[in-house]
Amino acid sequence: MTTMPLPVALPAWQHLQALANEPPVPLRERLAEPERARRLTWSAAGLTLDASRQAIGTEIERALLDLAAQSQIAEQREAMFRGEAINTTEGRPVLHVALRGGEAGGPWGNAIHALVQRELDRVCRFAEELRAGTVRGHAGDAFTDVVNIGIGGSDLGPRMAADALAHLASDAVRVHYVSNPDAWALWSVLRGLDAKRTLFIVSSKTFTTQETLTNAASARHWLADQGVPADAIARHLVAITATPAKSAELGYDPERTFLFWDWVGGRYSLWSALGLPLAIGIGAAAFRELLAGARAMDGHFLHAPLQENLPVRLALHGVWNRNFLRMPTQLIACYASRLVRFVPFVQQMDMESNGKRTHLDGSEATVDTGPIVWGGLGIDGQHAYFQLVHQGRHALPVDFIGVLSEDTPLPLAGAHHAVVNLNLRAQAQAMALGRTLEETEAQLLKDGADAETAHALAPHRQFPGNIPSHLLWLDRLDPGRLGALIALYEHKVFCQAAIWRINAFDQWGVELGKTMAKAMERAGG
Ligand SMILES: O=P(O)(O)OC[C@H]1O[C@H](O)[C@H](O)[C@@H](O)[C@@H]1O
Repeated sequence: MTTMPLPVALPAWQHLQALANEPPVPLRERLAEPERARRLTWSAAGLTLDASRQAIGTEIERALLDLAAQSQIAEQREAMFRGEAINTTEGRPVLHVALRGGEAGGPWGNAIHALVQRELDRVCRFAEELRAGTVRGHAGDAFTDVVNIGIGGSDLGPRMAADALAHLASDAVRVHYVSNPDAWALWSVLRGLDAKRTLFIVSSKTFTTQETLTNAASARHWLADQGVPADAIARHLVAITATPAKSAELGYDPERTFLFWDWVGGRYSLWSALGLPLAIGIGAAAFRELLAGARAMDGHFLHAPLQENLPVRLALHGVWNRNFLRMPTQLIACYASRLVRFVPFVQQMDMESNGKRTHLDGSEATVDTGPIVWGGLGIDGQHAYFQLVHQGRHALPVDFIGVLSEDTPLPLAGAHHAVVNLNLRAQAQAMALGRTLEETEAQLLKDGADAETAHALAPHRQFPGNIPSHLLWLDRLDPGRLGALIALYEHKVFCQAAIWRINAFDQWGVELGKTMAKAMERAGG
C-alpha cells in the first residue's frame, strides 16, 4: 500500500477540488432540506453524531466516500488490526486496539491477546489491592495518595479520564498527576501528603524522558527526606514502562513494574498498564468498562459501512474542511465540565500523530495535513473566545460534544443540565445560520433603535454564519461512553492519516528540541 498514489492524484480528490471551486451553498439552505438531520445522524456505542451542520450536500458526500474508498481506508484499517508494521519509520505494528480487553480470536493473534490479558489482570489486581489497603507502605500504612509522574502520553490520557469519571473517584485513595518538571508542580502536590501513605507511579514508555526522570528522582529524595529508609523506598514506587531494563537499572522492583510494549504509541497508551493510576482512582471494574466501550467503537469502525461509520465520517468532514474549505484549525467545545481535559488529550493525539510534512513514500507532503486542534469547555469558551468564532476572520469548524442524560446528585441538577445543553444547541445553530445585515437592522429597529442607530450598528452586530459543526452526543458520561469517545477520535485521526498518506504513529518532530537540550546540558547549559 505504500505504493498507493498520493491524495492529489486520486480522481475523488480532483472531483472534490472541483466541487470546492463552485459557489458554496449557505448552511441555511442546507438546513432547510427535508430529512437532512435524520439523513446525517448516526449512532454507535452510546454516541450519536449529528453532521447536518457540515457544509456538505449529497454530491460532496458521495465524493468524500469515493475518497475514502480510493484511499483504501478499509484496507489500511485492516492492516492495522492485523498487526502489520504500519509505523514504517520505526518498523512497528500499531496495536493499541489489542489492549481493549475482550476474548481471544482478534486479528492480532492469540499470543498478543495472552500477553495483554496477563498484564491487564496484574494491573487490575494491583489497583484493587491498593484500594482495599492490602498493598501498604513500608511502615504498614495503607496508601491514601498516589502520585502519577509522567508527561505527554504518560499523563494526558489517565488524567483526562480521571477527570471525566470523577464521579467514580475513590474517597479512600486520592490520585494526583504531576507532569511538569518545574519544582512547584511536584511540591504543590507533595506539601499536603504523608510520605508513609504515598505511592509514586513513574509512567514512562521509554524511561528516558528527562522531565519525568527529574520529577521521579526528586520524589525519591522527598521520600528519604520524610524518613522513609533507603531500603524501603522501592515499596513506595511503581514503574510503568515499555523498557523494563531501564527502570530496573534505576532500582524499580520488577514485581512493581507494569508493562506495555513498543507497539503501543505513548498517546494511545491509556488502555495499557499506563491506565493503572486511573484504575486505582475509579476501580478495576470501571477501567474494564472503559476498555469495553473502546472495543465497541472498534467493532463499529471495523464493520459499519463507511457511509455511517462515525470515525470515517468525522475524518471525511475534517478533510473537506481542512483541504478543500481551507480551514486550518479544529475547535472542540465540550459541554460537560468533567471533559475539561479532553481537548488537551485529543490535541496531543491528533497533532502529534498528523502534524507531519512527509508522505509515507518520503516525498514532501502535497496536501495540508493535521489541523491545529484547540478549544476546551464550551460554556466557558462562549464567554471568552467564541467572539472570534462568530465574527473573527478565521473560518473554522467546531465539534460540539455534549451529554444527553446527567445524574449529578444536586437538587437542581436538571436545571443546570438544561442550561448547558440549550447553550450547546443554540451555539451550533447560531454559528450555522448567522444573521444577515438586513435581519440585524430589522431586529434593532424592532428593539426600539432609531433608523440612524440601527443602520450604524447593524454591520457590527451581523454574523456571517456558515460555520460548520458536528454535534456529538454521549448518552451519558460513563466509562463505556468515554472509552467509545476516545476510540472515535483515535480512529478519526487514523483515517485522516490514511487519506493524507502520512505516518500517524511516529513523532520525530519532538526529537530535535530534546537533542539540543541534551547537547546544551553537556556543554554546561
Ligand atoms: O512515556 P515517555 O517515554 O516518558 O514519553 C512521554 C512523551 O514524551 C515525548 O516527547 C513524546 O513526544 C510523547 O509522545 C510521549 O508520550
